[in-house]
Amino acid sequence: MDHAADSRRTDLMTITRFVLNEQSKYPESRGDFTILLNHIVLGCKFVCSSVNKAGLAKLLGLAGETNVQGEDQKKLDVLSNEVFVKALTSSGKTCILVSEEDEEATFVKQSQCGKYIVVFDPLDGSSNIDCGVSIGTIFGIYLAKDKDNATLNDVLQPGSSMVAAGYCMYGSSCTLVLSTGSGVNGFTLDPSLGEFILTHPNIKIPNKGKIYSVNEGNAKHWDEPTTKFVENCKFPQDGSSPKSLRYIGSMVADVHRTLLYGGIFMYPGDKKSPNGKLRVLYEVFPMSFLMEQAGGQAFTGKQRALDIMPKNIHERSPVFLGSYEDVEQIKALYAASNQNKA
Ligand SMILES: O=P(O)(O)OC[C@H]1O[C@](O)(COP(=O)(O)O)[C@@H](O)[C@@H]1O
Ligand SMILES: [Mg+2]
Ligand SMILES: [Mg+2]
Repeated sequence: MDHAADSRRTDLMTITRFVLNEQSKYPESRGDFTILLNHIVLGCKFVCSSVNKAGLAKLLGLAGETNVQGEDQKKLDVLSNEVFVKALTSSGKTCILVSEEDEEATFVKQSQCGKYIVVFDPLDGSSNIDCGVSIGTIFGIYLAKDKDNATLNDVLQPGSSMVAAGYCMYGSSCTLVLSTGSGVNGFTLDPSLGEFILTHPNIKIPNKGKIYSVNEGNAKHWDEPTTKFVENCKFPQDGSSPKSLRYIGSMVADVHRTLLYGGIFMYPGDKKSPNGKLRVLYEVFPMSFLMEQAGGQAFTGKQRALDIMPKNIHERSPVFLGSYEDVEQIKALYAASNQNKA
């Protein structure tokens, strides 16, 4: 055993220690958020282990049901949902849960009820499960005004009201990215310790990037600003180098790359689906929260993404998010197109 390397490891910043340090900045805090986060981390570890052995444990393929969006549920979608619902209710710190996989919000029974509301996509990128490509879990956290009388109105709030957001990516390593509203930090699961270790402190997205990420198979339905933007990525008007295209088809993985390397990820609205595909509460909001916290932007084509006032829990919205300068460009194209229409 390399004892020198081992002793260096004793100073590793685990996610629990990190959150406890954050908590100590708020003397009135009673550790509820730390407990909630520990349960989310437990859920992520469980799903990570299931994803790793999915082919061996017969967890690939369809579960035989469709979810509220009319999509076929994969076995891992169902399992991950069960894991997170159990982990979150048993934390004793949640009052309402909203999951992509459940038509209705879950109201936690009084005896287990706490002050946090968690919105989540238990398994994002389902179409990539069976071929072993990176997938993930996305979550956002709100605080209820009065936990004993929390209603859907506490959930149907703009993303800017979230107190924390994050995702866990089950990829070549298992990476958890978290923001509690003061920057963004990334933690990698060390399988030998079973702990998430701070590996990406204070993530800042580059101001401008060299990558654009979009499902170009939808191009024939796009509106003019999206079409012009992508055209300019390939044939830049200012003589700069064209951008590279990267599209995995798992929002978690596409956003993670965008956060670290810069550039833009988009799922626009189009003539076929004016609201795009991604869900406001548990896809658009958490990722937009992280982007802004990292110094980037998130825009819907009409407004700042975090300012959307959702009317129902499974609502969808177009989204363009990433490096500040890249999102500025798409905003300018929408502004010009609106001016031409006026
Ligand atoms: O296949 P498309 O239309 O490009 O959509 C890809 C998008 O759909 C999603 O897979 C939807 O998420 P779910 O798998 O949670 O339904 C996103 O992760 C991804 O960005
Ligand atoms: Mg998803
Ligand atoms: Mg999903």
